[in-house]
Amino acid sequence: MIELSAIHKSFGGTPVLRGVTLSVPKGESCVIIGGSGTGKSVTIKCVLGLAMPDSGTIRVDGQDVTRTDRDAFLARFGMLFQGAALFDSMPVWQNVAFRLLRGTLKRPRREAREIAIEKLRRVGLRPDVADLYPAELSGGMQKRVGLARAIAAEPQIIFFDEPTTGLDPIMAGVINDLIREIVTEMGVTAVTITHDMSSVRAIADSVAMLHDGVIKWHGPVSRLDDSGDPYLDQFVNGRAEGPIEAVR
Ligand SMILES: Nc1ncnc2c1ncn2[C@@H]1O[C@H](COP(=O)(O)OP(=O)(O)OP(=O)(O)O)[C@@H](O)[C@H]1O
Repeated sequence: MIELSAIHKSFGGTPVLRGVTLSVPKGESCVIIGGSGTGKSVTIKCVLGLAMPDSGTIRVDGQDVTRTDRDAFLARFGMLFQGAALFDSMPVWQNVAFRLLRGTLKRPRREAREIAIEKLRRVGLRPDVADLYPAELSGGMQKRVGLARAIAAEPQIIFFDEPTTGLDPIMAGVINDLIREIVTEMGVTAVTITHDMSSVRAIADSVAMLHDGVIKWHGPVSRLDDSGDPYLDQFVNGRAEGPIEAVR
């Protein structure tokens, strides 16, 4: 369970988050949508402790994130970054096993490699991909590797940051389906940031829309098309006209 309560965060006097309150129950997949620069990434960074809120509280399974042991806390998270963010100098298997080769989750090298190969298989990649370098892979394969890395350490919570950016619509669909399957199968709590409405429909149990520094709407994905909320409606339908001002 992730609980954000009245989170405020400003940068250089400019408020970005003005009281974000959001709960994601254990095992639920919540997708955060909202315009560019509305603070979706900042919200996630606050949960991960990469940014400190000015006020408000964030609890994960009842524990205040600012007061827990960081290493033990982060060991419970998996993260798929925008653009996969693989280390070019490392072969694929070491990218996947990154957290299993160092720190609190360290395993013997052979075991870490076996886990990496098993996770690669889970995301549809053959074992011979393990010894290739990221530059030798297509964008879709790199995303799969990023996904394998996110699940390698069996996390309880996974963050997906723009998981389909840069992929063609078919590959985006494949990655969305894979994310949904893995989230369900592992029973993890998932939080995804995306602009891609097809991702929202494929991945979400619940949808939260961030606008003007607050969660304007939060509800089940089944209500997306009849929410009755003019902000959500404009966003979902990609309309230039509506309560959200489009900067031209
Ligand atoms: N470290 C920082 N220092 C100063 N300003 C920041 C910092 N991090 C974020 N911001 C500002 O906070 C605002 C929200 O940024 P954020 O990256 O969270 O937006 P976003 O909703 O994730 O956008 P996008 O969808 O384009 O990725 C932006 O105006 C950004 O410039």
